[in-house]
Amino acid sequence: IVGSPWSERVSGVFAYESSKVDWCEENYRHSEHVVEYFNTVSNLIFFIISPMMLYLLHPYARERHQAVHLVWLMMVFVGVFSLYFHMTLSFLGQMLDELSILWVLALGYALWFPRRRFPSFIKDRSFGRLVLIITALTTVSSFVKPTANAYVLNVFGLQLLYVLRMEMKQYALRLAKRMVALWVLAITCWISDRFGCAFWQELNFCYLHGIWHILIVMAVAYGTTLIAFLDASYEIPYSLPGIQYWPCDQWEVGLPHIVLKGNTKLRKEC
Ligand SMILES: CCCCCCCC/C=C\CCCCCCCC(=O)N[C@@H](CO)[C@H](O)/C=C/CCCCCCCCCCCCC
Ligand SMILES: [Ca+2]
Ligand SMILES: [Zn+2]
Repeated sequence: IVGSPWSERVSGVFAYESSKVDWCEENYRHSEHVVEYFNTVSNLIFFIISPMMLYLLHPYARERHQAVHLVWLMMVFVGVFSLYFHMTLSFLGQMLDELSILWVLALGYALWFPRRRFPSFIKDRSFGRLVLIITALTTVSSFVKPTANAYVLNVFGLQLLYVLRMEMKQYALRLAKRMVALWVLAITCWISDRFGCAFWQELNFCYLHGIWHILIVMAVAYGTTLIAFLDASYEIPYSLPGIQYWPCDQWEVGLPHIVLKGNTKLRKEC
């Protein structure tokens, strides 16, 4: 088998720069082992924000269901795969990075898509199954034209913002505005890096994709808190959910989280 076309193809997917995707940052500028240094290092944000969000969403997850924690646990894997992708620019790294994003989005839909918006023929359980089937089919088709995957994911992201828009409530406006602002900044960086590279190279500033990593993780932190808050307001209104910011509520930037001011399982047990 060693040396056969099959083994060559398998080792090919691990090979440095075997992906057809290459971001604007100059390759091997800072290290001979790391293809895109800043794009790789910027993924550390996943390992800072994910444990913080796991901690901050814990009161809501305990009251609603522990599966909520899977979202930020999976975000750690997205961070690992994204780091591996930018370090190697390998085809395997690209697919792991993109497919892990797809499965986090699917998990988010399965957990939080509002039940009252289900079409009448769909029950709770069959919605989860439908999301699973669509995600599995999308996973298989992602190998057909891998360069298109990132665009498809951004379309799914847009659809997610549309769902949030439909569910929006006046009293969550501050959080929603901040989330949209972060997403707009993030997607502007992603598009500029993709299509405006020559311009940024002129300016000797090729770090926009790394900045996208930081901004999109913050947008997801705001987005998950917002959807969890709207969900809590409908499903567990007795817990009187509210939004606060860590470390200080008055600060313009901070990590949002839900506080439950009313009756909760824990208090009922006492
Ligand atoms: C009602 C449903 C609620 C669902 C909540 C789901 C929460 C998770 C959402 C998204 C995870 C995004 C993680 C982004 C990781 C970025 C890694 C990366 O940079 N990959 C690139 C290659 O290096 C790749 O080109 C990027 C592709 C595009 C990814 C598009 C993701 C869409 C994110 C939309 C987020 C909107 C904010 C609202 C979140 C609730
Ligand atoms: Ca590059
Ligand atoms: Zn990336």
